[in-house]
Amino acid sequence: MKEITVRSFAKINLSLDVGACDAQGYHEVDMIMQQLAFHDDVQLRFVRFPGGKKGDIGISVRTNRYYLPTDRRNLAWRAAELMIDRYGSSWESGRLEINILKRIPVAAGLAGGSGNGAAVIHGMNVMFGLKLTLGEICSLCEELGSDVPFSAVGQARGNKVFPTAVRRDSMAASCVRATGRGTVLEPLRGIDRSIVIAKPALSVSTAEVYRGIDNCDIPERPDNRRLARRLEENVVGDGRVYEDFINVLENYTLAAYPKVAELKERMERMHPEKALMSGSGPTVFAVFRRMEDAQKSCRILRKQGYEAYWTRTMK
Ligand SMILES: C[C@](O)(CO)[C@H](O)COP(=O)(O)OP(=O)(O)OC[C@H]1O[C@@H](n2ccc(N)nc2=O)[C@H](O)[C@@H]1O
Ligand SMILES: Nc1ncnc2c1ncn2[C@@H]1O[C@H](COP(=O)(O)OP(=O)(O)OP(=O)(O)O)[C@@H](O)[C@H]1O
Repeated sequence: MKEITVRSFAKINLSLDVGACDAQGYHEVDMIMQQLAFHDDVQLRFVRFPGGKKGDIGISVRTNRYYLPTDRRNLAWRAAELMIDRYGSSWESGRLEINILKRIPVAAGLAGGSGNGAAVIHGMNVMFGLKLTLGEICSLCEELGSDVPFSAVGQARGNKVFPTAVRRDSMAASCVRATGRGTVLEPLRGIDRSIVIAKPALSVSTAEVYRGIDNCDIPERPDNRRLARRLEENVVGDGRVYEDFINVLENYTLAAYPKVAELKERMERMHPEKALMSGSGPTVFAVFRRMEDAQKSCRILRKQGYEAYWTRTMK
């Protein structure tokens, strides 16, 4: 029996701009993504079936969230299936057991499911001695979803159990500028701050938001080139970076879901350096210089009925 546990981190979007939609229904994006320390734990165990047929591998998924699917609809399952199809024909027969301890809210704009998919690919790379490079891991992740490659490069920074070559790869990064469908990644330095994430009790479909944004006015867009430069030059201290903390998807989600707009206003009143919706929502994050302020805001938001967490950005 082999076993590994992978940390599967949440992300926030420090900026997000959307362009045209391609023939497959995917929009061109230009965004800066930042990994948080807040994470799920994805445990993988391989139980051998002695005497079974080579390449005959079963998959099982368990989670601590009763409402999450544990079959093919779970991204962790699909990641395992992809790896078995691609590399498993010579493996001994057995069952891959995936046990996900979820902390990251589901369908929240935090790439929780995407991270679990990336974690399974990373974990199987280690368990089965595949010696894949981080670039190869990202190509596999791209087949699973737009946010999955970023989750993979972020996890490479935060998992000591991974091979040194993966952890030290030049693509390993907790912050990136992502273009194309969100899968062309350029590593950046990122911010070093305390963060509160909070969501109202509703889920938002990413596909719905991308469909809706085509008919929205977009009064303001981030200058991602300037933001990337400012992050690299580490000018976070003077606050200028926040000029480009703009998520154009707010133009759809805040109008379609007034509870998200209300949450953002409440968080802005707590005097963070910045408050912004993450991804397609409904999670809103607030950036604080001091952890005590983040914790205090988090307590207030919980009292107001929101699901809220305090955490840090990852270096
Ligand atoms: C909103 C973000 O979370 C920002 O980081 C991502 O762009 C979404 O990434 P994701 O959840 O991994 O998205 P996917 O699972 O690849 O796609 C879900 C759906 O969102 C839409 N989609 C996604 C990515 C993209 N660049 N353009 C799109 O229009 C497509 O309709 C797609 O069918
Ligand atoms: N392992 C998983 N964890 C969470 N959700 C999953 C998982 N596998 C599949 N899903 C499904 O994926 C959908 C989106 O969940 P997820 O938490 O990834 O959303 P998200 O945080 O909005 O992601 P993104 O920011 O990448 O759009 C949900 O409807 C959920 O049922």
